[in-house]
Amino acid sequence: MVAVRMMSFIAAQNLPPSMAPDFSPSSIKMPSRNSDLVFVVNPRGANGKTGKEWKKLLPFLRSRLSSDCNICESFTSGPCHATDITREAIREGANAVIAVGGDGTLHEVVNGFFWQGKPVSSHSEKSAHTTALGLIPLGTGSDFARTFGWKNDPYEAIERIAKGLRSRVDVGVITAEDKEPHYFINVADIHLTAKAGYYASRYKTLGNLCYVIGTLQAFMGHKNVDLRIDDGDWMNYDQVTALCIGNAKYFGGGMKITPNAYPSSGSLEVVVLQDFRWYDFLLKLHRLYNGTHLSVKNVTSRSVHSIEVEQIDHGDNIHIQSDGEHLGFLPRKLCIIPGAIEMLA
Ligand SMILES: Nc1ncnc2c1ncn2[C@@H]1O[C@H](COP(=O)(O)OP(=O)(O)OP(=O)(O)O)[C@@H](O)[C@H]1O
Repeated sequence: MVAVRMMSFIAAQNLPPSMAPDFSPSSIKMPSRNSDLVFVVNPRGANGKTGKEWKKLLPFLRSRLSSDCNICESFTSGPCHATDITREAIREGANAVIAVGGDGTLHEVVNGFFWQGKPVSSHSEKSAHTTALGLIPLGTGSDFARTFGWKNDPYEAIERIAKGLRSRVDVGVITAEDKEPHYFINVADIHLTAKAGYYASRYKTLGNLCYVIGTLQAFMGHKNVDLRIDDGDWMNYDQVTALCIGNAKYFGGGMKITPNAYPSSGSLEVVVLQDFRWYDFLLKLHRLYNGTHLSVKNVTSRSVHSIEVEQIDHGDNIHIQSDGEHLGFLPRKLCIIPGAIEMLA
């Protein structure tokens, strides 16, 4: 943890614009008051656009928020750094940790709210508040924000933060034997779409088109598989193309994959796509985007509190991803934790 302490925070308050940070992680000051807002910025988000937008935004953010709060900005140096920064900020008693970037950054920040299967809390026993989660959506897909109707508009996001209204949101947890629990706030998915997310990350320069191209690439050499799924009773599902478990509605740059999910509903929506080929995906793409695919043949949906998934045929490894982060292979159990986090919403 000492290493994290050393490199996590840059306190932006009182710095003249000429001393604006250069995105290299360094340490000036740790958050120290209940009113600290810690902005976790991924400078590489949206192919580097997040870093540029953030620089432009900072003077407005300071003028809008710094009379009431201490603004701390912290730049991520690579994958998973946002999780470490968040844990440290919560332990130091920050009022809110705000993810600045896309769904990958948000996902890492959400995982920082937990440690070894439990919520992280402040070191100070006197601390009367819980740390809230905030979001300035500035990624490629920024899919979680779409569920709330939020756009990639950072000024709108700053107004939400300035209002300081908190609502409880649910978080999904993924467990597997001998593995640390892993959390998701948006959508976890299995098999084809999990591979698609991996390929899409190679084409982020193309914006949201990366997800369509990633999906078509994932279909190359893809085999649908038989799965055993327990969402109350164990049942066999033949020829599963993808299994998507939504706490929120969108993934893949605006595909409304789990249209009935909502992050404060207390449940997850499970959508199973069976026996899809690449041409089905293209022909039904418009229905995936507008969320009307649930009435398509071979698509089923249900609301669950937990679900367990096992592979029947062990020929192929079946990939699973959590908000776009690859998590290895099945079997896995996914559950909802109702109201796990307070969000500035
Ligand atoms: N300094 C960094 N250099 C390279 N990669 C980073 C850095 N900091 C974070 N990352 C990684 O970048 C990944 C993608 O970032 P992010 O989600 O913010 O943007 P995006 O992929 O463009 O947006 P979206 O996920 O909404 O499509 C994160 O999962 C994170 O692991």
